[in-house]
Amino acid sequence: MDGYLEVLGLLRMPVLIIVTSYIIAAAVYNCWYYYVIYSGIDRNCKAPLPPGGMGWPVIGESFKLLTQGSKFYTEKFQRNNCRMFKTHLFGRPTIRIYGAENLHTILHGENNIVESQWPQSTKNLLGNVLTLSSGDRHTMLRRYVSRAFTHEALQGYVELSLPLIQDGIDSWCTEKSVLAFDATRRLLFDIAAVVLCGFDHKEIEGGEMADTFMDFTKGFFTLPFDLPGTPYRKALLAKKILLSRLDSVVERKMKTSPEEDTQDALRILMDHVDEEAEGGHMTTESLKADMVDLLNAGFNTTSSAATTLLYHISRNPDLLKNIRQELIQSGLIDRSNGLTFDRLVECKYLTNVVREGLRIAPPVGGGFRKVLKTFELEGYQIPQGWTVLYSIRDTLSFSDSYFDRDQFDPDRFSPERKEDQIGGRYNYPIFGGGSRSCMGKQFAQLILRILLVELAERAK
Ligand code: HEM
Repeated sequence: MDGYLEVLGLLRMPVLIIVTSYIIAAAVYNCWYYYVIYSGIDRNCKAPLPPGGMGWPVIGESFKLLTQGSKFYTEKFQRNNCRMFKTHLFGRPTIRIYGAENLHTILHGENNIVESQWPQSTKNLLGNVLTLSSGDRHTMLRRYVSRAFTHEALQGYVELSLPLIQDGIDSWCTEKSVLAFDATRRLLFDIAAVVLCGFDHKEIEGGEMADTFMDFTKGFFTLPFDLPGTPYRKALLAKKILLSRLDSVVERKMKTSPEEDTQDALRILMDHVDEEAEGGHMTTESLKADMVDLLNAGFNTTSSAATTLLYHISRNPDLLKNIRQELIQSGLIDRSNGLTFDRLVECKYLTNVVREGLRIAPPVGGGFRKVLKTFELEGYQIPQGWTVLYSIRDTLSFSDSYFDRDQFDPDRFSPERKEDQIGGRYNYPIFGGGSRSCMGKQFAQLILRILLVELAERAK
């Protein structure tokens, strides 16, 4: 009997430890939860916060997101059965939102209810560039950079990018097999470097510049501690190299008259660096930083879209056959009538293939905003100071207007179906919207169209 009681006593010890730990953990969790919620909630607003748990103290649900990826978001939306949920990510209380009308509110609320938000590491690496600027400077930079994306500029970019795309695809054709992801990345980097930043093809040969650029972008979402061996330190070094290479390009261009130079984005913008006209904000130094910004905004996104298109073309040869048919009908198949921006835009089927590629795997999943003042959305409170994460990916994947949405079907954009237009403009929010809408959307689609035309030409 004594032995039995002793065993019971021994057993009680771990149970006691477990129960006490559980009570302490629950108390810490509740303190943290109520601290985050009640220090953040706006008491002047009667609406409740959106549904959703906040995860563990301090780390919130960041670890879950990192291990589960996009499944984390999908499951949270489904569990809460609502077009928004609250969570705690990377040290910040966050509300993730989808749905065409909700995106309209966020995207058109810039500088009023929200402003764009970036991690400190990205700010340090990119500097005070267009994407990261706000207010008057942002408006000024958009006006300035838009000169690189006029109709005339885009027409010039057809001539600059065409030989690169032709050479790129020709070299793929000589290989036994090609890894689409690597091949498109390399090709799209070369196009962005030549057409946007004015590099000579020889200056980027060998892929060294592309590797440097990749090191640069790997530092964007890291802790900004300049310590040996960290991606952030590598990114800082890569930035130095990129800027010094751009220095050489600018120097070369300064010695060349505008008429004799290639009409790339850097040349176009250099011709407009008029310090007086831009209120003294625009200098060659800031122009170089903005070129790196454009390279960053344009390269990864477009190469991701190109890889998606290659994947679907390889699975469905009819896509290229149909594009070829359209090119024959419009007299573009041997480029005897010249490939121009306007003629490419007129090819509706081609355009719809590009649009469908962007829909099925949107290259930009969404954007971060900081809430400037509390507002209500669908009856829920979005409190000042919190982060809003607007989701392009979920808006597309939960939208009811896309029939058989996992199928690659360019005809969903045909005049008879117009699925993208059902439910409003932000039912197809691929390029964002409002005052922060994508500046390179025409350019990106132009490059993707040319890529498809060149592939269709060879698919005899
Ligand atoms: C398929 C390719 C592309 C996609 C899907 C895409 C998508 C987007 C999206 C969704 C935004 C808004 C982000 C936000 O709201 O925070 C954006 C902004 C931007 N994009 Fe793109 N983009 C693409 C290609 C390009 C290219 C090729 C360039 C330039 C050459 C470019 C330049 C920019 C710039 C400068 C901004 C920031 C605008 C601002 O903050 O005012 N993008 N892009």
